[in-house]
This record gives sequence, C-alpha cells and structure tokens, in this order.
Amino acid sequence: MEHATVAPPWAQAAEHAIAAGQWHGAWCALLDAALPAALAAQQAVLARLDAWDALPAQAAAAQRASLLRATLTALDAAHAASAAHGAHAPAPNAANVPAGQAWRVQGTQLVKRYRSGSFTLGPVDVDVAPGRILGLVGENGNGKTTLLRLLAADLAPDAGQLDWGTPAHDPYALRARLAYIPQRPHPWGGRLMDHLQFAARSHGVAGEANRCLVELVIARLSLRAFRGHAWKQLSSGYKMRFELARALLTQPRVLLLDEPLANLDINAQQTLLTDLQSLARSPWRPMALVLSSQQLYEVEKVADAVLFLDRGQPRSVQERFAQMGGCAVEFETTWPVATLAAWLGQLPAHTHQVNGQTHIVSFHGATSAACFLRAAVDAEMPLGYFRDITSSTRRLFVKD
Ligand SMILES: Nc1ncnc2c1ncn2[C@@H]1O[C@H](COP(=O)(O)OP(=O)(O)OP(=O)(O)O)[C@@H](O)[C@H]1O
Repeated sequence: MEHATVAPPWAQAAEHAIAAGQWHGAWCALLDAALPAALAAQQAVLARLDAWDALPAQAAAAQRASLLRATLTALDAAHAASAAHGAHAPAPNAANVPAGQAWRVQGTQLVKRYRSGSFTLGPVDVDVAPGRILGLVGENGNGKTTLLRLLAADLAPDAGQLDWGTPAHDPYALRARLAYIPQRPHPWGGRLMDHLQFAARSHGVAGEANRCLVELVIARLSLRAFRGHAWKQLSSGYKMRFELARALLTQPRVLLLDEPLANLDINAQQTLLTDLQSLARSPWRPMALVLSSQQLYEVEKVADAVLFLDRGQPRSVQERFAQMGGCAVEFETTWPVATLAAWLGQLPAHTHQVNGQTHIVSFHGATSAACFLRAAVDAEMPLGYFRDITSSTRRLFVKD
C-alpha cells in the first residue's frame, strides 16, 4: 500500500499562506526555503519572482496561487533531493566551519567593568541555542549594549567564560558566523545592491551563486525596490533591513541585534520581528538570536526568554513575579484623576502608578485582570487602552 507523503512543516505553512491569499507570507516562506537550496533551485525561484513582479495588478488570485504553488513544488523537490543525498547543498561560504557544529551563544558568570566609570555588568549567565530568541530589556544605561558586545566578541569580559560552540582557537570561524548589528550602524558608500554583492563576495560567495544569494536575500527582506538606493536615501526601517540583509549573507549562526526596533513604526516593528522569528527558526539554518529593545510587548511576543537588566544586574523575571504575586493591569482612560482615584478606592488592596497618560494598577490579593476589566466596564470607564501585564516584564519597570 502506498503512503501519502506528508509535506514538511515549511511547505505546509507556505501552502496555507497560498490558500489564504497571503501572498507576502507565502513568498517569505518560499524565500526562506530557497536560501539554503541548491543553485539551480534558487535560479528557478528568482525566475518565478520576476514573473510574479511582471503580473498585472489585476491578475487573478488563481494565477498568483498557481505560480506560487509551482515554486513550492520545485523547492520541495529540491530539498527532498538534497535530503536524499544526505545533505543540503553545500553553503557557498569560505568559512571552514565543521558540518554539524553545535553553534550557540553561551556566557557564564560574565562580568564587565568600565574603568572610566562606576558601571559594572554582571555576573550574568546567558545561554541561547540555535532557533531560540533571547530578548534583553532594561532601562537606558543598564548594560544591554555591553552584554551584546561581549556576546559579539567585540568586548572582552573581565571575568567569566564565553562559548559559541566553535573552537576558541579559530577566531576566523567565529567571526564568519557571528553577526552583530549595532544600534547605530555605520553609513556605507555606493548602491545597496553593489554593497551587498561585495559583502557576499568577501565571504567567499562568487559568480552566479553571489547574484542568486543577494537577490534572494533582498527579496526576503523586501528590498527589491531599493536595489539602486544609496545609504542616505533609505529610511531608518530600510537601513535596518539592509543591515539584516548584509548579516544574512554571511549565513550567521548567532545573530545579535542592538535595538533593531528603534525608529521603526509599529507595522515595521511587527514585520521585522516576524521576519527575525522565522529566520531564527529556519529548519535548515537555525540561528541563536539575541536582541535588545525597549519595545517590551513586541519582544515578549517573539522571545523564548527575556533577560531583564537592572543597573547591570540580571533580575530573574519569574522569581520577581513570584515575589510580587497578584496581578497587574495597564490602561489609559480619559476619566479625571479624582474620578479614577475615587473609583479605585472601592477596589481591593492595590498600588496605583501613573506614568503620563498611562495607569498601572497592581493587586496584591486574588483580584484578576478579568475582575478589574469587568468592574471598569460596569462603571462605564472610558478605556482607550487595556493590557494585562501580570506576566510581562513591564511590571519590573514600575517604580514603587
Ligand atoms: N566605553 C565605555 N566606557 C565607559 N562607560 C561606558 C562605556 N560604554 C558604556 N558605558 C556605560 O555603561 C553603562 C551601560 O551602558 P550600555 O550602553 O551597555 O547600556 P544600555 O542598557 O545598552 O543603554 P541604552 O538603552 O541607552 O542603549 C552606562 O552607564 C554607560 O554610560
């Protein structure tokens, strides 16, 4: 009896997006699958991408779906063939990294002291496996950049050990697969496409493999329309996407980003985080990803773990939540302060902090966020915004 072949999860996700008419999501899934594919498969995907761009705006959904499905089928076949040969297409990269290397980013009892000031980071432990995302949060000046620079081998720790799973005696292998995007990346000269091709070339990717890799990466990061742009012509959001494209060309195993969401509008933040999440969790080339951000809620949505730094010291989020107990809510209302205070006075034991227009109420007893919301609705409180922050690191930013 013949068994129906079950499509791999990436192909199922792509098929789902195609069926739902989510063209961008479908292309993202297909391009993620194309990046580690053999050159011939990459060329076929690029040809279909050109065909897609040439479709008239009013092209029927069925025609679009059919083009995407043909791309999916070709990629699925290419990956199945690679798997049948026991490996995927060899990465066109000069780095002499042993296959199957257990890359991760691990820091044990890391300490960094700046001689010129009184700031000390740590001791802090970090351990991020491939495919996992660690979010670094904390107020300004609490050591997020310092920690990222230690993990990026950009700063040497005063104490503690760093391990990326690569031989410590081989700094080239390490540098080749470790990508760090600083908060304020340096300007670059020339045109975007030329610059990326040069970056790929300097990582040993030449000729047609270079063209295909760069084209796929710029397509994946929605940079196709900006091929000919210079640095100063790009908005902050697209500058960040460029940095990410340049990092991806090195096929990093560890990706470290300092405030990648700064200066991005809310849609751009969400798109970038979704991209980072799917790139980090690539079934072919998973990356250990660490990012710092002030956008707590956005980071919490994608991170597997969050490290809160307070004056250079790591605070155990779970431990703090256990100590705090109860629940906490954040909301905005147009009620006058006196009206709100009178209404809150009827509620069970709580603390109330005001930050600009935003209120945070923490309950010490058994009151749940749902109870608070029900009471607010019953009182017809005008609510412009409401969030249950009981399990959010936002609570750790609240000043007593
Ligand atoms: N090269 C340096 N020499 C001396 N002190 C430094 C140096 N770099 C950073 N610091 C200090 O170390 C502390 C932590 O800085 P760091 O940039 O790591 O914090 P951060 O949490 O990333 O801040 P932000 O959110 O503002 O980027 C700050 O007090 C900063 O002034």
